[in-house]
Amino acid sequence: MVRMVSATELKPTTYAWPVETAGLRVKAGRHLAVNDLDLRLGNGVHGLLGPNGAGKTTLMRALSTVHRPSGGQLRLLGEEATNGRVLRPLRRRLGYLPQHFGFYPRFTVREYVEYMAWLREMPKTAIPGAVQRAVERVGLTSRADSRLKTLSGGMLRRVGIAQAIVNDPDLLLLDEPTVGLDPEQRVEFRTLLRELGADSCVVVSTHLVEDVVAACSNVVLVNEGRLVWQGLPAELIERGEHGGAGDSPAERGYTSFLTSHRSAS
Ligand SMILES: Nc1ncnc2c1ncn2[C@@H]1O[C@H](COP(=O)(O)OP(=O)(O)OP(=O)(O)O)[C@@H](O)[C@H]1O
Repeated sequence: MVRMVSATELKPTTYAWPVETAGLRVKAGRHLAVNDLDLRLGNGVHGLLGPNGAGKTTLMRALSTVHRPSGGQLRLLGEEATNGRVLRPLRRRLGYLPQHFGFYPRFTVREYVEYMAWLREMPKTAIPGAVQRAVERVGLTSRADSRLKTLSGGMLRRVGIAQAIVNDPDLLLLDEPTVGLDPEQRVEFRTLLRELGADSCVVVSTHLVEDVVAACSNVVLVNEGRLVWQGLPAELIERGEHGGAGDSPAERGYTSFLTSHRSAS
């Protein structure tokens, strides 16, 4: 069988890593929430794990260019993201689902996703088709003309995912995307993640170690703003077979890496 090649795969890239940070520092208020972080992420789905307050949301905000780093290097899609002149074209190639996203409750699903496509400066003629596809991909076709104020929390989260993917971003950042999704939707979402990661760089911040194992090609574990460990889900599971607290090998691997990191620092 001949495999279909996407436009993204044919597009020449001049960078090795869609996300590259060196000594990155990002403040949240006065607190240095990301502290001297060195990270390289290629295409694929990266699960960003860490305890409460580890700096995941702050890092996602910096990667989305919403929050300016206070030091270090941040290269996104081959561009120096601290350079204000590249931000506008760079943002057209990003998709971002914030932990809490604001919306106008009287918008319908379609109107909201269209509005976000317009903000990302998508060509006008491409918007209706792209919106339809994004809404279909998150399983909301039958609610496309419902007002946002009438949707459940899980449905709203799916609207958030639809707006993040509407422009087929080269770098997609999803902060806690599975919060509120029912088990069936979570399984479907994992399939969508794997599809999206085939030809783009997807970073998913989550507390659900099982989601990471099921849908991610790479795990990034952070604590107190620093990188604790980066590797394959299979390596996390392997680590959990030798100790750590938790209900599954992956959870035990997670706690084992964190415990070792804390005792070493
Ligand atoms: N506006 C702020 N002012 C001061 N400190 C802040 C602010 N926002 C976040 N912090 C602190 O920065 C650290 C990192 O917060 P962040 O929200 O990035 O963590 P997180 O890993 O996303 O946590 P969670 O898993 O609970 O969402 C925490 O210690 C938090 O208390």
